[in-house]
Amino acid sequence: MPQPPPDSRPALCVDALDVQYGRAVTALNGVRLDVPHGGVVALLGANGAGKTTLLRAVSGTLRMHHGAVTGGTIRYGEVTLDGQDPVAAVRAGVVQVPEGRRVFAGLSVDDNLRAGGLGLGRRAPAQVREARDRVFGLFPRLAERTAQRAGLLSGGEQQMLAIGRALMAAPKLLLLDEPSLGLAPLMVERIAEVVREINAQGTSVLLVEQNAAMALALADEAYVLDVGEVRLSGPAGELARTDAVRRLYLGEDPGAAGDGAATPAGAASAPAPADEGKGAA
Ligand SMILES: Nc1ncnc2c1ncn2[C@@H]1O[C@H](COP(=O)(O)OP(=O)(O)OP(=O)(O)O)[C@@H](O)[C@H]1O
Repeated sequence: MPQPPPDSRPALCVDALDVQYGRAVTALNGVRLDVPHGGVVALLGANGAGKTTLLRAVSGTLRMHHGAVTGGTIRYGEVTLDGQDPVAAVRAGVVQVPEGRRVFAGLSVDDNLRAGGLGLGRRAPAQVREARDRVFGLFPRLAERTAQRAGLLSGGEQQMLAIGRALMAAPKLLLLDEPSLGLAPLMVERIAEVVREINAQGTSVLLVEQNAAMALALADEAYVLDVGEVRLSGPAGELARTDAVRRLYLGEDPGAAGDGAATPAGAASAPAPADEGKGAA
C-alpha cells in the first residue's frame, strides 16, 4: 500500500498537561508531546513515570482509574480530547490498546473483534468487513481461530487480539501500552513488524515501551518521561545515542565507546540517578 503524503502538522497535540489521581498523586506535570500525522512516537520512562497515565488521558479512560486532567490541553486535529470520555476519543479516531492484553477471556476471538467496533454506532457491513480483513491480514493466526475462546490463546496471540480489537475501530491514532511485555523475543519481533505494518497502512502510533531498543528502532520521535515530566525528547535515532538513554534504557556503557552524540535541542537534564536501571530493556 502506498504511503500517504507526509503532513508536518501534528495530529495529536498534548500541551502543558497536568494529571492527578485524587488530591495526593500528581502523575503528570506540564507535559508537552506531539504525534505527527503518519508518525510513530515512542514514550519511554521508568516504572511509575506516568506513561500509562498519558495514554489514559488521551484515550479518555483516566476517569475509570479515578484520575483527572487538572491543567493543559489535549487536541487531536480539531477535536479537544481533555475531559472527554473514551467514546469521544474513539469517534475522533484515537484508540488505546491497554497494557496486559486485556481480552474478554470467556468470549471467542470473533466476539472480541466485534466488541472493538462498539461505540461507533451502526457501521456499514462493508466497513466492518474491511476492518476485519485488515486484522486478519495482519494476524493470520487469528483468522484460523475465530471460534476459539480468547482465554485459551497464547500470550502473544492475546496481544495480537488486543491490537486487532483496537483496529476494528479503524483508528487514525493507535495508543499502544507495552505491547512487548512478557513476550518471547520472536513474538516481540513479530509485534514490532506489525506496528511497522500498521503505520505503513497510514495509522499513527504512540508507543509506550519498557523495551527501549525496540521502541527507538520503530519510532521517528521519542520522549523520555521522568516522574511525570518530559526529560528528553527528539528524533528517536538521536535520543538512542545520548548517554542518558544508552545508560538508563538501553543497558549500555557509553563511557566505553566514547559517546559523541549531542543531547537533542530543548532537552532537559538526564533522569535522576535514583531511576537508574529501572527502565532498562
Ligand atoms: N489509579 C491510580 N490511583 C492512584 N495513583 C495512580 C493510579 N494509577 C497510577 N498511579 C500513580 O501515578 C504515577 C504514574 O503511574 P503510571 O502507571 O502512569 O506510570 P507508568 O510510567 O506507566 O509505569 P509502569 O511502567 O510501571 O506501567 C505513579 O506514581 C502511580 O503510582
